[in-house]
Amino acid sequence: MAKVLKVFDAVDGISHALAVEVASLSAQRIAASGRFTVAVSGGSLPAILCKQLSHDKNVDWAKWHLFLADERCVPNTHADSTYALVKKELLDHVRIPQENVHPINDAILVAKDGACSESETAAVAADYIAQLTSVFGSKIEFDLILLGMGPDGHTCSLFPNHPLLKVHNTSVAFLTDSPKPPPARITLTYPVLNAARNVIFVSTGEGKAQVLHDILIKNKEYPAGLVSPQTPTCWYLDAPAAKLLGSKVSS
Ligand SMILES: O=C(O)[C@H](O)[C@@H](O)[C@H](O)[C@H](O)COP(=O)(O)O
Repeated sequence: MAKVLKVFDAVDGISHALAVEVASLSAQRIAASGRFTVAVSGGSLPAILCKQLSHDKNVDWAKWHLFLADERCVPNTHADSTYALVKKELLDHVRIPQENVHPINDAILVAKDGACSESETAAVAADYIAQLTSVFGSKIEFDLILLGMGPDGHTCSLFPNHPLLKVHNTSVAFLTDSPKPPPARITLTYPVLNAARNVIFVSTGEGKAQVLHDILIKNKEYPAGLVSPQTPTCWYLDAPAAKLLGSKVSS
């Protein structure tokens, strides 16, 4: 599947263009289906995504259904929690009904410091599958999944050479050996990522330049490059991340 590249001078340019694109997709899908289903991952993405978008009063936030593309198995108020990050950057500023927002069920966690056992992590994943099913039924098809990528080419919590790359029989998988801390996490799997209507990656900084070159120019196999949704994957990059791609900067 083709990939669309959008390169910006600076991260603020990404925030602006991304807000326009997400608002437009939201309006289209709400007109077509009455709702907008979105999954976001953590890292630098929530701040870049929400800087402009969280001020958009024309978005019909009440129709949004928000999930996490992956999550660290820590309490939802923990400093490492992706939900806490998304709350700070988006949920504290816009009115998405609470029942439409889907953090992990952190009541399952016995350890509150990220030292989560395999059985607790598995139970968090099973609960998240139930949350997805309650919104989608048996066919999980997100309108939009927003992803970041690590310098090793991982996306969500799908890491290079990890057995989860081959998991196709469940929508949400768990791991307790994440190379990026904390070790216990849940993640959407490829069947869900690839069933999405739209996937947008946001990748910034020079540290991502080499892996972006390997994925986008050399077609080398990395977890992020294996995402292949219904429409071409769109990559929002800043100039340092795109420096080995020879791409033009968007205006
Ligand atoms: O738990 C996490 O950290 C993620 O969800 C992860 O997949 C992240 O999106 C990438 O590592 C990119 O992170 P950066 O954008 O911060 O480099």
